[in-house]
Amino acid sequence: MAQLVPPLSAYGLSKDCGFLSSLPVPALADPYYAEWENILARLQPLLQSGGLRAVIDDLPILSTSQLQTELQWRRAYLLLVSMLQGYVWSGAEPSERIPPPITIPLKQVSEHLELPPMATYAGFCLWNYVPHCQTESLSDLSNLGCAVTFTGTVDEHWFYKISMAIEAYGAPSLQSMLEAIEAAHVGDSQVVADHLNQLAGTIDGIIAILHRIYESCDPRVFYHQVRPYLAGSKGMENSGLPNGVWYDDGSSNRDYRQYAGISNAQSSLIQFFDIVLGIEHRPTGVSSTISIPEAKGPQPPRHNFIHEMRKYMPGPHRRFLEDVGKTTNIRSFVESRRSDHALCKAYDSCLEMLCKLRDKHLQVVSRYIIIESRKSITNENPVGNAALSPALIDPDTELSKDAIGTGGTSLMPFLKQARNETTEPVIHPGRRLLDKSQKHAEDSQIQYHFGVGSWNHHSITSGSKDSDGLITFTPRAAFLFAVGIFVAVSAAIFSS
Ligand code: HEM
Repeated sequence: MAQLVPPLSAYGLSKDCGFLSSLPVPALADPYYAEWENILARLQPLLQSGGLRAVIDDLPILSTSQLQTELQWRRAYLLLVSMLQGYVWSGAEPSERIPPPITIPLKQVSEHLELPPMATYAGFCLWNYVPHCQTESLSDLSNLGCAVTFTGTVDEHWFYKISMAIEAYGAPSLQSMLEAIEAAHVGDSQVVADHLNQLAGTIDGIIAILHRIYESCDPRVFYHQVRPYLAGSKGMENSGLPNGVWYDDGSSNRDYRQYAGISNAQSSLIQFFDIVLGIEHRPTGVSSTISIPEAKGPQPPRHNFIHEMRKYMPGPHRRFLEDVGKTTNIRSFVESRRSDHALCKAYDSCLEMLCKLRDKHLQVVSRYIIIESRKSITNENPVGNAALSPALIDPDTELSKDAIGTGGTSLMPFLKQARNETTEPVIHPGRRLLDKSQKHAEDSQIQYHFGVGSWNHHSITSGSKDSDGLITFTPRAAFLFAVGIFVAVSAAIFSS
């Protein structure tokens, strides 16, 4: 039987590494590129001393003609976008102009890789890993290092390493789910169920890796030191880039562009899970009950931020997702066999796990962004970096504006909607999945984070020390806690 989706290798993917580069990306050995490599080797001191812009301004405009292998193109991309981010965001004021020694070669490199001329998840996660031991697993965090970081902090290394390990851990699911599509095509329920059960287990493992973010990435370091360098040029009016950035190519033409910053939403792996399972994401605020009238001719696209992020994936990865989207039949296959208990349970388990992953991610965002941004607004953590004006809740324009205006309530609805959409296709609701009231209760918990630190009131009724080290209270627990305090204070007053 002919394969429905071309082999992984046709998209530059591999069974073991998935979307990660199948080989680590080494430094450019050609002495012609020594000046680029030298800057990268000194990136952190140059950023700290404020000397980076002057060094880049003095660079010659290098040609890309010496780049031969894909690994070399990737390294050149990582070098150039690291310089770009450092150039724009070092100093008290961002630079809206990016000089020709970056823009001219970057245009060619990004065209070759079919990426925007901007830093992306591909550069900093997929192509930035350095294994300590080539033969050990890349999903083992202790085996990973990063070629490039802006701050050199353990926290920044850990942040990228978590994503790298997730990509490696999820890699085998690509081939496995392509086989599931083939099996569904020939009506083999048992094989489809087996692959779905494997996928549910894989996503469970990914949740465990995501949870490890707290081990070595301090939210304050992430928010105040690392995140500014991940910023984009879109929606950055309040951070000093009203028009975006000007890609100065030496001509008289002022070429302003706006791009989103580096985001894990650019991970093809998580989008692959959505696509293969038939999960659909709508623009934020659009509910599943709003029906689009039967239109003659092509329907208007119903894209949202998640779809938008595909533009920030390398061309072959984007095409892989498109091709999987055209051929995946898993959802319809399961829907047509509602009485096949094992199959439906396996499918529903995948949705449940993906929903749990998004729940866990919501907690991470709450801890690393929402809480830290609130502290900044109340001046608990004064900020000195241009990219950290309070407008920068999120690299994406609309999210950032709304998020700051309402204390983070726009960013969270986007992520919560993505989470809720995950379980919409569930075959047997209520059998194993979280029901709506549970989700609502969990959402309330996310809002009841009381802060970071050494509290250890683990015994407080139904308040729990969250996995992220925060004390979380349900409204009921908060009420009981307040009553408890009142009683204790009253007793103390009366006894004295
Ligand atoms: C400190 C760690 C993290 C923070 C602060 C964070 C923050 C965010 C934010 C703010 C968004 C909204 C879109 C945007 O980027 O503007 C987002 C989206 C997203 N993030 Fe993360 N993220 C973190 C780690 C991760 C990791 C490790 C993964 C990999 C599983 C991940 C996967 C995603 C995905 C897939 C989306 C798109 C929304 C969705 O599909 O549900 N994030 N993240």
